[in-house]
Amino acid sequence: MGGIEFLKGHGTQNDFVLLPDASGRLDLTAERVAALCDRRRGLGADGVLRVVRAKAVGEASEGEWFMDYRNADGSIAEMCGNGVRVFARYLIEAGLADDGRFTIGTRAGDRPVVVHPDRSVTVDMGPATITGTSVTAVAGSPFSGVAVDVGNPHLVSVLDDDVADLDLRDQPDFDHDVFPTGVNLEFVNLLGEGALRMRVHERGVGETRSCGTGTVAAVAAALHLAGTDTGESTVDIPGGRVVVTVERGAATLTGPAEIVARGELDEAWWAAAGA
Ligand SMILES: N[C@@H](CCC[C@H](N)C(=O)O)C(=O)O
Repeated sequence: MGGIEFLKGHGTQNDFVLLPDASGRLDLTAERVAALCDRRRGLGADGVLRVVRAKAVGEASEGEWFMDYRNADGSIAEMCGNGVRVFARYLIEAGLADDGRFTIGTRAGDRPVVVHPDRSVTVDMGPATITGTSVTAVAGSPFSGVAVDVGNPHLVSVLDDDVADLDLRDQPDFDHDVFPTGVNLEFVNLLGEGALRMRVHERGVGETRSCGTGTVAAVAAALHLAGTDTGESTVDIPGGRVVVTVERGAATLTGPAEIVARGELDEAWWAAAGA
């Protein structure tokens, strides 16, 4: 095999290695994903976005391209809101999308996107569904939360104390009976009407500087706690700001998406990383 092309990109500092693989030939093992995402022995990233034709991997999508998303630990997840924006930015820059409106297939279903002239991207995120309540504990301190399904699982806890003071270096506890496949944990401060601050501990990654599906979950949970299911909010995360709209059965996410670099993986490194 010749050199393997890669790109590096981020959306509000949630960063990804992109692997263009139109015909689905790459042997993308969990070991290779973890090696790529390692910030010392690899390129470093929160996740990998394999850019593959939907037909090549047998995915039913109205769009031509499928986002094969993997977490930094090599696990597979259904959706990544920041990843979809970066994926869309790549398709435009690579000349693989005709105009600024197209659909990207994901494991959580099709996600229509609009790429704006100011380089931000809006994603139709599908429904954000409140599924119940549960608890988490950070360094022994318990917090109750609202469980939200955005294609992937989330638990959103609204705190009175500043989320900046949380120690999210270790995996917070959660109820494995409620979340048998793990959960993304969001911690939120309400800043006033239509404005949230959030930190997140992502399933399969650890603390990240942003999580797009998490921001949608956070806004849906905050609206639910306020007794409504419709509204718009900014969400400030450590990596920047996004805007989320939620209404019954539909949500959108708007934020920046950047491609930072492109290059070729060393073949010997790739071979060894898969061993
Ligand atoms: N960072 C992503 C979410 C990635 C998947 C998540 N870690 C999971 O396992 O569900 C986002 O921007 O939504």
